Amino acid sequence: MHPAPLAEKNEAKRKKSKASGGRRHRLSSQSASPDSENLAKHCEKREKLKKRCEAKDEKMTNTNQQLIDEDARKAENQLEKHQRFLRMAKVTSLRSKDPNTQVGCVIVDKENCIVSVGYNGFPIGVDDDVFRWDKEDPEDNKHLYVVHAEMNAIINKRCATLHDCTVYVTLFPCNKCAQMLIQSRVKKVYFLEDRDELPFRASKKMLEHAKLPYEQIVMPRGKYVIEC
Ligand SMILES: Nc1ccn([C@H]2C[C@H](O)[C@@H](COP(=O)(O)O)O2)c(=O)n1
Repeated sequence: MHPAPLAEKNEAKRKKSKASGGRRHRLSSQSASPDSENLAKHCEKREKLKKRCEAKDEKMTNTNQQLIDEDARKAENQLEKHQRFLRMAKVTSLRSKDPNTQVGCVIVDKENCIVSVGYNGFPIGVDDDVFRWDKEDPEDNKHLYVVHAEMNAIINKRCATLHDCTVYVTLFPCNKCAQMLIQSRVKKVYFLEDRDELPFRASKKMLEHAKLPYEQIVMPRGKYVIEC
């Protein structure tokens, strides 16, 4: 057999390439078939859904952030309120004649109205000139006579009951005051200073057992000192 002349070979190649091109064309026209249209629609739908989800996510994040901000603002307002009443308790304490420790107490009702105040002092008619603010002589110790700030506040109340009231006191209540506060059914005790002594430890034990919550409040720097 003679080898095919070049022109024939080229013609054969062209036909082959045309044939394969035709197949390719057929294939590509097949990809524009209903299947590929469905695929395109599906992709479009998915893209839309993705965008909707992203928008929803963003909205959720914004709402969450708003809720967090709102909570933080509420907590800040509450703290400011506690600090304001404790400042009042501090001012009240300045009336005490105890040269060593002045304690002040303010009691507020559910509407945040002050219903009573008290500070540590000897009972009415118990003369400071006769009874001294001393601790040296065990027979004449001030602790035998003094009425605590909380006790005075409970006694001085200008309402029928202290149920659900809130107590603000500059020093943590001792065991005796804790007894009275529990019996008065107050809701919560906020205080400034604490002491690690037996009457105060016993008080904590009792308050916790009676489920009367207490919380120490820290005053903002520079605002706690009251110039008089
Ligand atoms: N929660 C409290 C604790 C103490 N007091 C009074 C009682 C005394 O007058 C004074 C403490 O005297 P110190 O032992 O520091 O010489 O504070 C009170 O009213 N309420």
